[in-house]
Amino acid sequence: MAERKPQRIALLGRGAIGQRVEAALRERLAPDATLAALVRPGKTVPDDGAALAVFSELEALLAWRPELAIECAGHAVVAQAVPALLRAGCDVVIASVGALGDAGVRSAIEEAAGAGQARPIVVSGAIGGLDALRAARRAGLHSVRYTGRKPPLAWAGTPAEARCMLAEVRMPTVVFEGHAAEASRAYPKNANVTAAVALAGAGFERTAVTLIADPRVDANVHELHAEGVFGTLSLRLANAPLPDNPKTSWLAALSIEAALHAHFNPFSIHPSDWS
Ligand SMILES: NC(=O)C1=CN([C@@H]2O[C@H](COP(=O)(O)OP(=O)(O)OC[C@H]3O[C@@H](n4cnc5c(N)ncnc54)[C@H](OP(=O)(O)O)[C@@H]3O)[C@@H](O)[C@H]2O)C=CC1
Ligand SMILES: O=C([O-])CC(=O)C(=O)O
Repeated sequence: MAERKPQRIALLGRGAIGQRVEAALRERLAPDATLAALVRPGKTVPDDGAALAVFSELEALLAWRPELAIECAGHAVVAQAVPALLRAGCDVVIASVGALGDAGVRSAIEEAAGAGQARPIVVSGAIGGLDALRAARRAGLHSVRYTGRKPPLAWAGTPAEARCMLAEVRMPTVVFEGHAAEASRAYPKNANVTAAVALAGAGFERTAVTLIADPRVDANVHELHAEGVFGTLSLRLANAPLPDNPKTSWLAALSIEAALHAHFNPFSIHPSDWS
């Protein structure tokens, strides 16, 4: 089966994840594509010698006619830019999955995807096991519980700061207890995985979430436990953080790469995938 490589690819956000994905596109995934980035108005992008069309207005990006966009900017960009891109026929990879905790955003994306005949591609991000959860839910899930642990300073700039002095945390400290709808809203840069679990499994209100500032871990630890008619599932990931952003797991960037590879090569099995 032939590869389906788009020629114009836009990055929505060029932070820790965006820069990794950009490098992967240039080096491996789509070296012949022309790339663009949507940045905040007024933001200057250093000229690092790489050919990159830079837009600060969505309308200008739409006029560039991207065929594929990769969102790695945050919840506001999912709400504001993704529906317009889909409506224009552009497939969009979504990393900030927590934005889909808002039913209004979900239905705007669904409606725009139908109107533009384009695909929203929701990545698994920093979590795994979603294929099993998706299958298991068909026979009924009794409970789904997610527990996330990160080193205390990875919770900086979040409501966790109101629960404890992060720099002085010496014992594992619960900073959030609730369900995935609340978690993904309150922790938009740390709890996108709860939305991915909710979408694959029991839904936002029936996915129990505990978030912990844990000085005993030096990784972003994600634990998932589900029980249902199918049996039980237990999964634990200890993810290395991205050097440029300790809140974000390396695996989140890699999951975008994997989603892009699958998008470009829907049915092929490359020997290079086996190693
Ligand atoms: N699904 C998952 O498992 C995970 C998902 N994520 C999601 O991915 C997002 C990106 O993560 P990461 O790269 O580590 O974060 P960074 O903070 O390193 O990068 C985010 C980038 O997006 C840019 N940005 C923010 N708002 C806008 C906007 N309105 N228009 C254009 N650009 C914008 C920022 O620009 P500026 O620097 O100017 O603010 C920054 O360059 C996170 O916010 C989170 O929502 C992250 C980790 C895991
Ligand atoms: O990258 C991670 O470990 C998880 C994360 O930040 C998120 O889900 O938003």
